[in-house]
Amino acid sequence: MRASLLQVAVNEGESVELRRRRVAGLVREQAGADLVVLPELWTTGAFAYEEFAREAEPLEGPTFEAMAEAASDAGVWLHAGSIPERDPEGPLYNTSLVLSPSGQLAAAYRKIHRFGFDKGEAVLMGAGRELVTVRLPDTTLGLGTCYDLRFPELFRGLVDAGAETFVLPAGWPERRRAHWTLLARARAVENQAFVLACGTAGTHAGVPQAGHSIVVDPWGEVLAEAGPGEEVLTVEFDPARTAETREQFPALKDRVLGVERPRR
Ligand SMILES: NC(=O)CCC(=O)C(=O)O
Repeated sequence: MRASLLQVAVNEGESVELRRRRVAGLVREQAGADLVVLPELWTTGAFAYEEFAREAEPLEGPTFEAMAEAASDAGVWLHAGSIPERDPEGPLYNTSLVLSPSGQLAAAYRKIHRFGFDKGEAVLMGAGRELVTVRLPDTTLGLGTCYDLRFPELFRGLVDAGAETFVLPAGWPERRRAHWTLLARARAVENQAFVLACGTAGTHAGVPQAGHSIVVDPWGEVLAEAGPGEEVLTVEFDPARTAETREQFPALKDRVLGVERPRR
């Protein structure tokens, strides 16, 4: 499979509408890839809290429309990163969208763990409740978003639901870059799964972003890693390696806690 992670720069000088058009152009340039991945809240920036309500949109709003057209023009599966979703009957959510190569909405995932402790996203957005997997022709994706990376039980739950490749859009700050790389590798090793983690570049709301989008294989090896600036990180990987690794080194079968019937 060929995956392209679009590490978009989110800077305040660019309007949301311009960025949407620019990113749609970048997605179109990825024709030939199997999967394209965008970061978390790339329309507003993950730390631009005062923009969330102003730029919130319905699930199938302007970002969905622009990305659906771009995905179908390029003929790619598109993880369109996340948007501030306006639910007419509830709070805002930080919601990721996955689109098929014909531009249909294949899945939506509302971020479960909200960042900010008692401010920011943690108070401005509602918490998702459902684990989401998506079947692609060659692998099953398990979805997480940014801060979710710190909660291993989410990824174990996704493995139990059939995930073989985790896709994680993020707006991770430079200040905690060491955690980003370490946790991406940890989630890959402990679950014997690919991790495709796509962050943002630039600085918004005074928070410099880490960039350094990363692709890790089920053995924990880093297959590709971006630099700090805007970049398209392209990687070829064999999704069959997840099943092979789980068979050759069957640690997941030795789970005792959190499984209905422990093996030993
Ligand atoms: N947008 C986020 O979820 C930020 C997470 C973060 O900064 C961290 O976990 O550290």
